[in-house]
Parts: sequence; structure tokens; C-alpha cells
Amino acid sequence: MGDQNESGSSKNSKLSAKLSRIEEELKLVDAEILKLRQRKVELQTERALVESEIESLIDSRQNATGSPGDDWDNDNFPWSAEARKILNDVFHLSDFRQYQRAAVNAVLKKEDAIVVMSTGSGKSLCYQLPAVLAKGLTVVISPLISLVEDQLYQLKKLGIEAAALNASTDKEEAKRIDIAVTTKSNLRLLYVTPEKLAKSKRLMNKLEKSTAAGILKLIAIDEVHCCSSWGHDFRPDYKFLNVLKRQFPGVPLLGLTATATEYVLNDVKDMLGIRAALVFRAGFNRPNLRYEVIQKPSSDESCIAEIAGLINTRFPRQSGIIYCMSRNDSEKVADQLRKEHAISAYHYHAYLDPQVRSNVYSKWISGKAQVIVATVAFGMGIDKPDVRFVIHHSLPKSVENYYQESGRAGRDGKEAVCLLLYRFQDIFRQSVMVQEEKVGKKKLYEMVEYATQVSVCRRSCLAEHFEEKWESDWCSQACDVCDSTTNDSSSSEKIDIRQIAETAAGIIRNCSAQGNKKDDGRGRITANKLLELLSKEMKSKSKELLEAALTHLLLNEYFIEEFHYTAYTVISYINVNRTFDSKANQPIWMKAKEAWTKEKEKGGKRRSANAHGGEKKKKVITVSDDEVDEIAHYDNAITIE
Ligand SMILES: Nc1ncnc2c1ncn2[C@@H]1O[C@H](COP(=O)(O)OP(=O)(O)OP(=O)(O)O)[C@@H](O)[C@H]1O
Repeated sequence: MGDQNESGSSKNSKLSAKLSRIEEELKLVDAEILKLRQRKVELQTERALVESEIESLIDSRQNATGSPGDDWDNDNFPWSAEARKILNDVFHLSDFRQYQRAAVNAVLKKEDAIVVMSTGSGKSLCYQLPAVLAKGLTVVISPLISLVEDQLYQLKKLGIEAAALNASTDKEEAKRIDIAVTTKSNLRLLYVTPEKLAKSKRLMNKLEKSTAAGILKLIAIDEVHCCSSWGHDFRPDYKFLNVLKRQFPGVPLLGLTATATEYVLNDVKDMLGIRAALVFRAGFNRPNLRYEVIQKPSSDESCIAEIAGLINTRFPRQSGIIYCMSRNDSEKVADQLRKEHAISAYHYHAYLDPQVRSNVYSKWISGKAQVIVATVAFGMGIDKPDVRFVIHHSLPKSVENYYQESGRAGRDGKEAVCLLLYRFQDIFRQSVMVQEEKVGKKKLYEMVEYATQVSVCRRSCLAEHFEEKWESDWCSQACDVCDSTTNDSSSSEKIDIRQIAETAAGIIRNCSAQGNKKDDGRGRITANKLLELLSKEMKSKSKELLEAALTHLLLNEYFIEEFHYTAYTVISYINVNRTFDSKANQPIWMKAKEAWTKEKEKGGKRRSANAHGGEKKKKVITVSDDEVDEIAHYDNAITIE
């Protein structure tokens, strides 16, 4: 019994001791929590203050009268005289182009900035000149190694020390760069790929040291629109760049792009943590470029013959680029142009042996080859001033891509032509390729809209896309729509395509019903098949009209594309969308060329839509844009059968 009491009291005392230890520790934790809470409040207050400062900076920049260029585009900075001397003596240029000086001044004043300037307008100078003037190191983040090689070559010619660090840099060179980055050296520009930066902790560490030593002066991000998943060319490795502002405090960021809408720019600023960045946006318009869209012939042979004809008649012995959608296309087009049309054309794509690729490039640059036939792998960073024509053999995947690729024409400021060969079928070749991208289909449809315009100036379309002010008479007849010799815009009319839509929807539904009945997975219809059946059912309608109508129905979401995967490929099928039924019986207005709306006679010849000739007389009402919304009922509208 006594033993029991004793062991009971010793257990009690052990437990008491344990309890008091726990309570002691809890007090410490409470004190720690209190401290952390206080720190949290301090940080929240600090954050609110910084955020409000950023907001007021953004406000003051947005509300400032005039453009940001007004404050920055002048020679009143302490370094202005030296900047001009470097421009003349090192770069051998007589004057700045629009916004180059503003961008140079901004980054030298340690401001974050984004420059939006068209292809070939001279974005590189905006960081190369400050790099020479600031005498420290500028890091240039650039996505393409071929572009970097070209820049290194140009810089070497100017006597500016520059290097590149990427997967193929050898050890010796990497060692030399390591030293140059963290000590005072003559290395002015270091080009890195975003992947290299994201993967190399060593490089990040060296750059942190470089920042601490005051050597790193500027980080330039080329093709900065690639940061935004809403842009046309999102690249996952650019996501990593959100650490730059935190890891390299005090080092300004300069983003550069040829194409970015306001929405994409804001996304980029958020992502990089530079919401108050200055934006210098030069006009999108390239007055020396003429834009044209040409109907692409249906067979490959006649398409190549058409291109050959264009080159021989309009651009004899002049330098040009032909862009194709695939490697195969580029090889075939180049081969046939050479063998059958005696045009010195050579293909160029990412899968070519590097030595062959480099030979093709040199031949073209030196003028020994007239035409380079390329996939989009070719282009970023090419700096051939006298490209007189850029022909798109197929539809590009977005307006941004088109603007950038076609913009490689006329970098010398002299007249050049941007020609797009368009045909209905190319929409679906391209849509299966872009359908997995976040905004791939939307971007492609914007491009289709550009290509299928019949009455709106091509430049107006580009201006609208890039959210710029534009009056169509500013085009000076330099597009096929505005040019009265190639187009009479009064020859287009607004027509109601409801009946075509109903017939097409009937074909789709019929096909789907048959497929369901057989229960074997059939019942889907491709755009091509739909067009074929529609042409059979509406024999009096021209093919151009039916193609335009189907395109209009897709772009306006009456119909939709649905994508299906097979073991080898992806196929686009057309289906009727809910919009179609929800707007039943309402007219569907579309602008059409008058030539398309001429009814065909049995033998295939066209005749006027309101010719009598035994057919029902049709009531044609021409309506203005404003009236369209007011016309409520289909019966009142034009009927085309
Ligand atoms: N101020 C200037 N005066 C005359 N030529 C200039 C000026 N600035 C740049 N250039 C020239 O313009 C050409 C294009 O420059 P750069 O390669 O920097 O264009 P870019 O805007 O980067 O084009 P891209 O988007 O195709 O890369 C180069 O040949 C360059 O020497």
C-alpha cells in the first residue's frame, strides 16, 4: 500500500513537471505568435503603402497629358551628349528613330519600361546603346539562339564585347563569362535564353553577385509578349522571369515586343511585377508596305505557278521570303519554283542540317538566292533590309504572327509587298494545329477575319487589332481593298445568308442522324465535305459565296469546329452551335462581293441574282449597317436561293 502511494506521488510529480514545461513552451509560442502577428501587421501596412504609391504612379502616368515619350524623348538628360556620340561613333547612325531615345533615357534613369515597336524598327538599340553607355553589364533574355548569333556577329563588327550563354556554350567560354559577370570587365552584353536562366542556379547566383557589386545595369527581355498566356506566342519558360524584380533589386527591366495588345501588356506587367512600367508604343503602321490578299488556287501545282507568276512579273530579281505552314510545303514549293520556274528559291526550316541552313541563309543574304521558302522557324532577328516581298503560301496562325512575319519586308523603308494567299481549306489545316493553345482558335479566327474582309481596309483591320486609331483614307491605296485599281469596294453588298445557313445546318444534322442510326461513330462532317454537299444542294450559288458564308457562320459562332483525335492526327468537324437555334428565323447578315452573288445558270455560268429567267423573282433590299439591327424579321430581308 505504502509502495503504491509512493509510486503514485512520483508519477504525479513527473506529470506536474511535464505540464509546467509544456506551459512554459506554450508561453514562448504565444510570444512568438504575437511577434509574428505584429510583423504581419507591419508588413501589411507597408504593402498597402507601396501598393498605393504604385497605383498613384500608374494613375499619374495614365492621366499625364501627351504620351510618355514627351517626358523622355529629349536631349535634356545628363548623359544626352554622350548618348548621341555613341549613336554616331559606335553605332554609325545619324539620329534616333521614334522612341529609341525615350527608351534609352528611361532605362538609364533606372525606370522599368516596355517598348512596342514594329519589326525592323530598331528595338535592339534601346538596350544596346545604354549597355555601352552605362559601362556595366546588360543581360538580354532572348528566346532564339539563331537570333542571338546574328546579334553577336553585328556587335562584334561594331567593336562591342558581347557573349552568349546557352546549352551549347563550351566550358572555357562559360568560365570566362562567369568571371566577366562578377568583376569589372569589358563585357557589355550577355545573351541568355529564358530556359538557361530558369535552369541554371549558378547563373542566377553569379547575377545576384553582379547586382550586389553594382555591375549588372539592365535586364532586357526580348519578345516580352511571350510572358503572357493570353499572347500569341506564350512560352512556359518565360514564367520564371517573375523572379527578376525580386532577385535583382534596383536593376531596371526593359521589355521589347513588336506586337502586344493593351490586355497582353497589362498581363506582362503583372507577371514581371512592373505594373508602373513606362510604355513606349510606336505606331504599328508601316507606310512603305502594301498589303494584299489573293485567292489561293485549289491545286498545289497551280498555287506554285501563281506564286512563280507573281515573282516573275512583279518582283523580277528582287529578294523575297515565302512562308509555308509545314516543312513539306516549304521543300515542295522551293523545289518546284527552282525546277519548273527557274527561280532561285531554297527551303529553310528547323530540321535542316545546321551547315545547310547556314549556307542557304548566306546565299540569300548575299543575293545569290532570290527567294527563301521557310517555315516560321525563319525570321526572328533576320536583318536583310531589301526584302521586297513576303508571300504567305498559307494562312498564319494569328494576326500578330502575320504582322511580324510580313513585317520582314521593306526594312530599308522602301516600298515592299506583303501578299497572303488565302483559301477556305487552310483554316482547318491551321485550326487543328492551334486548337490546344489557350487562345489558339480565337487568334486564328481573327486572322481569318482579316483574310476574308471584302470592304474594310487591311490597315484598318490591323489598327483595330492593335487598338490603334486609324482612318481608312490614311492607307493611301496601299492595300488591295483601298486600291481602286484592284478593287471596287462599292461592289460589295450586305446579304442575308440565313437560307444557306439553314441548308448547311440541315446537312450537318442529317449527317449526324445517319451516323447515330448506324451507331458506329460516324455522323460527323468536315468543312470540306460540308462545302461539297452544300454546293450540290445549292447549285445556283457560287463556290466563293458558299465558302464565305460557312466562314462567316464559324467566325460568328453559329457553327463550331469540334476536334477529334485519331491514332495519327486531329480532325476538325463542323457542328451547329446553340447560337444558331437561339437566333432562329433572324437574318444573318454578311458582306459579300457582288461577283459572288451572281446566280449560276445550269451550265455553270453566272447570271445576275435578280435576273428573272424562269426563277422566282427575288426581292433585294440593300441595307445600311445601322438598319441591320432594326430589321427584325427574315421575311423582310433579301433572299438568296
Ligand atoms: N536610329 C536608327 N537609324 C537608322 N537605322 C537604324 C536605327 N536604329 C536601328 N536601325 C537599323 O534598323 C534595323 C533593324 O533593327 P533591329 O534589328 O534592332 O530591329 P528590331 O525592331 O529588333 O526588329 P525585329 O523585331 O525584327 O527583331 C537594323 O539594321 C538597325 O541597324
